[in-house]
Amino acid sequence: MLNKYARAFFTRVLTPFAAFLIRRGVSPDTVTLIGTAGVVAGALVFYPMGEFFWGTVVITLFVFSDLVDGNMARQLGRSSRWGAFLDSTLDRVADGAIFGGFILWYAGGGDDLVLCAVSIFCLASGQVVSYTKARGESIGLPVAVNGLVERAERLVISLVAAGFAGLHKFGVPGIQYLLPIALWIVAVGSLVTLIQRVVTVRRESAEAEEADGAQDNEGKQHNASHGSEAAT
Ligand SMILES: CCCCCCCC/C=C\CCCCCCCC(=O)OC[C@H](COP(=O)(O)O[C@@H]1[C@H](O)[C@H](OP(=O)(O)O)[C@@H](O)[C@H](O)[C@H]1O)OC(=O)CCCCCCC/C=C\CCCCCCCC
Ligand SMILES: Nc1ccn([C@@H]2O[C@H](COP(=O)(O)O)[C@@H](O)[C@H]2O)c(=O)n1
Ligand SMILES: [Mg+2]
Ligand SMILES: [Mg+2]
Repeated sequence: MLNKYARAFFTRVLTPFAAFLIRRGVSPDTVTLIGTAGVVAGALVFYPMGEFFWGTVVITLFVFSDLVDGNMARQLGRSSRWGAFLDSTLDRVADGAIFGGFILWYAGGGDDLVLCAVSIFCLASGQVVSYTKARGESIGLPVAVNGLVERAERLVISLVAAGFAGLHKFGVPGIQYLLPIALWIVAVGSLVTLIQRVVTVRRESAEAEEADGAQDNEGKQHNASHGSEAAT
């Protein structure tokens, strides 16, 4: 949903910055790499210490690079297969670090086995949700569904909640419960999304097999009729 509705807005807002980086001779790949490094550092340095506010501030500074790199590639007319591969692969690394940061916190100082397990589920299910699309497309299916909770939703829900939950350390009472609530929402939403995508791939692959079968039959009939013409 966010990918559909918010992307156009962010493209407009970030285009001047992307153009500025291009003028400074920065490449889209550099932005992809530095952005990912920033997200990973923010998540793995601050979250395991329970510093959710500062971790989210650092991550937010870098996470928008994922929208800037593609914007730069398009402005340069240099959108490439390599760029698409690098972008998607490093998205998985960034997501791994964010949810890995929550896991480390709940396994350590946060001391909550249930939330640790929920965070592990968020990490694994998010990666599998993305994989369903990549694998479905690699076997020639359209995978014409995005689902309830895509990557943008996973990030926005988790990061907004973590940022606000971090204000507990500044004395705001009760606000720390936002993060557990968000993690449960992301976990359930990812499960629903996974089911939506698997059902779609199942239907699309059945339709594709049926179309292949019909084509084979047509080919056999064509060969048979040409064969009988040749025999007469
Ligand atoms: C006092 C309070 C303290 C608060 C501290 C600060 C809080 C700041 C909070 C949040 C900021 C969150 C920002 C999150 C921005 C996410 C941007 C982003 O990277 O989106 C990526 C997404 C997908 O990009 P790709 O096409 O490159 O990725 C594809 C995707 O990963 C596919 O995965 P799948 O979906 O299938 O699981 C892969 O299949 C594919 O391989 C891969 O290529 O980009 C978008 O979707 C574009 C839309 C972005 C929309 C961002 C909306 C941000 C909205 C609000 C943030 C601000 C809220 C601030 C509130 C704070 C209040 C004080
Ligand atoms: N280093 C890069 C990064 C991205 N691309 C291209 O942009 C597409 C992704 O766009 P986003 O707005 O989601 O970043 C990607 O599929 C590539 O075509 C690139 O070429 N080089
Ligand atoms: Mg990108
Ligand atoms: Mg990306």
